[in-house]
Amino acid sequence: MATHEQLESTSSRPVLDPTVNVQEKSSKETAPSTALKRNAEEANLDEKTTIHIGTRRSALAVVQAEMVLADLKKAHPDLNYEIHAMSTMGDKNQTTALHDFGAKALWTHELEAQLMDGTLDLIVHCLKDLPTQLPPKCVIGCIMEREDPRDVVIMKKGLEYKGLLELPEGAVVGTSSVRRSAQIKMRYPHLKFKDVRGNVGTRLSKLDAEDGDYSCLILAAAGILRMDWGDRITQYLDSKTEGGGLLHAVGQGALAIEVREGDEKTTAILNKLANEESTLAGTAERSLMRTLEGGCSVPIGVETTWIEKGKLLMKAIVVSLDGKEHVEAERLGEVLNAKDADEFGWDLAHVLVEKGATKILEAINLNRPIIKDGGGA
Ligand SMILES: NCc1[nH]cc(CCC(=O)O)c1CC(=O)O
Repeated sequence: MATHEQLESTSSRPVLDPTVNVQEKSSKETAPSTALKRNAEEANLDEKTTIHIGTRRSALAVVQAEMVLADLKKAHPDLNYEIHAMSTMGDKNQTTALHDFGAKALWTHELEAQLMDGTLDLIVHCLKDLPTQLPPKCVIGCIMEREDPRDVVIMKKGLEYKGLLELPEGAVVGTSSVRRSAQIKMRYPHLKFKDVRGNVGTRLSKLDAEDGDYSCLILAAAGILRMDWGDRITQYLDSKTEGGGLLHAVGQGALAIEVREGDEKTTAILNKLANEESTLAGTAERSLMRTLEGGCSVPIGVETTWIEKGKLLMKAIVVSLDGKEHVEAERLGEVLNAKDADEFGWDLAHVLVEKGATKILEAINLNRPIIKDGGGA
């Protein structure tokens, strides 16, 4: 559980030091009560209700929380909002390779503890970073409209190349995602891969460093676009781009908001932010991943396209870490509600299993003695 010193408020209106804020609230209580109850009591006060928005502290995470705040303000101008940006264990541990790191919950559990004790009302996440199984009493309150879900190439400043096809033998691609490296190895066995850690800004400075090792980075378009760095994108990597052929991570590009199970007040407030197509596609992708028991650091790629309203096309791939083996499948079908989406993902996962996905996934998990799942990448 985090200390209050780890909380930082970046609200757009003047806010008290959150430490003081929290203590003030507690001192108002007459009888000992849980923070959850305190929250419910506050909702009935005359003064404006404040919605406490939790986020990790990276620049991208804070930008995302600010986007959510702006949307909430539009939907409910009568409420107050505060952003609490918090360092998480995942942010602090920059040295352990992501796939050795273990449960993705590491990225979020301090925030979830604060959600549980009522300090926070909601947490803004990238859907991609959310484990398929959330901790008890935590649920996804809404999935928002998806930003571009594709992966992209960002070439080092000063290099004349734009895409992977042009890179010479031995050029170093910076990525910490085995999903990305394994899929690129399939097509480009002559390229080299090197881990690159830190938030998106740090990664870009490592790329551009004069004495740096990397020729390019592979990142999600969504993060780059939200940071307003879209002019750095030199190639989009989706199944349709020539020389691309990379399927993105489950949930990539969509923001998800985590709330307490049964918190009807916050869930209702989030209603207007939900996007149906993103929700159904995200649900189908997560169902596929859950069925295959893959984490974010297992090389499972997906691509979902709405062919027409209610008709979803989903491609999926499972690749061995060295890129030498893979199974691919796709499915086209009607997805009108969450149940359809769940079944759709489950069905496609089973097609992959029939084609041999289990063998690839087991080999990966056997080589990873610590924990199967991985951190965000
Ligand atoms: N933890 C890394 C992470 N989590 C989500 C995104 C991209 C933004 C998104 O998918 O919404 C990124 C950065 C990246 O992969 O380039």
